[in-house]
Amino acid sequence: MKKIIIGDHIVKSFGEGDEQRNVLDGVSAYISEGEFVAVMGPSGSGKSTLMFALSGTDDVNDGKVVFDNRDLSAASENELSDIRRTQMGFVFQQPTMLKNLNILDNIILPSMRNNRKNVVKITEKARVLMKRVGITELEKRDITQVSGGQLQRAGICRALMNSPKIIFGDEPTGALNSKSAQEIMDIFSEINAEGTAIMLVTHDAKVAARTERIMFIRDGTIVSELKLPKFAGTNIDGRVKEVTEKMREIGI
Ligand SMILES: Nc1ncnc2c1ncn2[C@@H]1O[C@H](COP(=O)(O)OP(=O)(O)OP(=O)(O)O)[C@@H](O)[C@H]1O
Repeated sequence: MKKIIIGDHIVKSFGEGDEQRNVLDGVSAYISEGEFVAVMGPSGSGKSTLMFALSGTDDVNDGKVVFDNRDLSAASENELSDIRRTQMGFVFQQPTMLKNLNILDNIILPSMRNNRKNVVKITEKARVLMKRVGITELEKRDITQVSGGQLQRAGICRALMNSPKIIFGDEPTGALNSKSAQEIMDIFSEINAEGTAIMLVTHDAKVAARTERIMFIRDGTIVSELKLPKFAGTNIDGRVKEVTEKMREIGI
C-alpha cells in the first residue's frame, strides 16, 4: 500500500542553548493510504509533537516529512496551510468552536473561508455529515447546549468537510465517558472503512485496539510497534488484551 505520509529521521527540539532538548530524536514513521494507526506512550513522550510534525503543523529541526509525495519540510507556510486545510482533518480532545456561532455554522466556517460562493453546497455537505453522525437536530444549537460527545461529533463533521485523505486525532475521546467514546470510535471506524487514513494519539488501550497498527513512543523514539488485523467489530476484548500486554512488555 502506498504511503501517504513518511517521516524520515525527524528531530524536533524545544528550548535554547543548554536547555535545548530533542523531544523527537530521529523518529522515522509512516502512515499508509487508508491505514488506521495509533500512537501510544507515556505522558510527555512526544506523541502530540509527532502528530504535529507529520501533519506539517510544526516545522522540524532535522529530517523530513513527505505527504502525498510532497516534501513538507520544503513547503512554504501558505502551501502548508493549504495542504492542511484541503487534505487533512484534525480532531482534538476539546473541539475548538466559536461560542457566538451555532453548531452548523461552526462546522461550515473553515470551508467557507476560501469558498464563500458555494455556501449552499457546503451547507448541504455539512447536513449530510451531521445526519451520518446523528446530530441533525442540533444544527441550530449553541455549542454550550450540546453534550461533549455531540460536540465531538460536530468536530468530526468539521474535519470531514473537505474529504481529507487523513484525519489526525489527538486524544479525541479523552474528554468523553466510555459510552460516548465508543460511539466516536465507531464513527472513526466507519470513516476509515471508507478509505480515509486515521492517526490517533491516545492513552487508552480500548481506543488503540480499534486500529490496525500501534506505534509506541518513549522519550522521543519509537520503541515498538504492534500490528492487528483490521477491526471488524468483533473480539474487542482480545484486542485490548493484546495491546495491554504489549504495553506491559515494553514498560509503558
Ligand atoms: N511548544 C513547546 N515548547 C516547549 N516544550 C514543549 C512544547 N511542546 C511540547 N513540549 C515538551 O515536549 C515534550 C513532549 O510533549 P508532547 O505534547 O508531544 O507529549 P505527549 O506524549 O503528547 O504527552 P501527553 O500524553 O501528556 O499529551 C514534553 O516534555 C513537553 O513539555
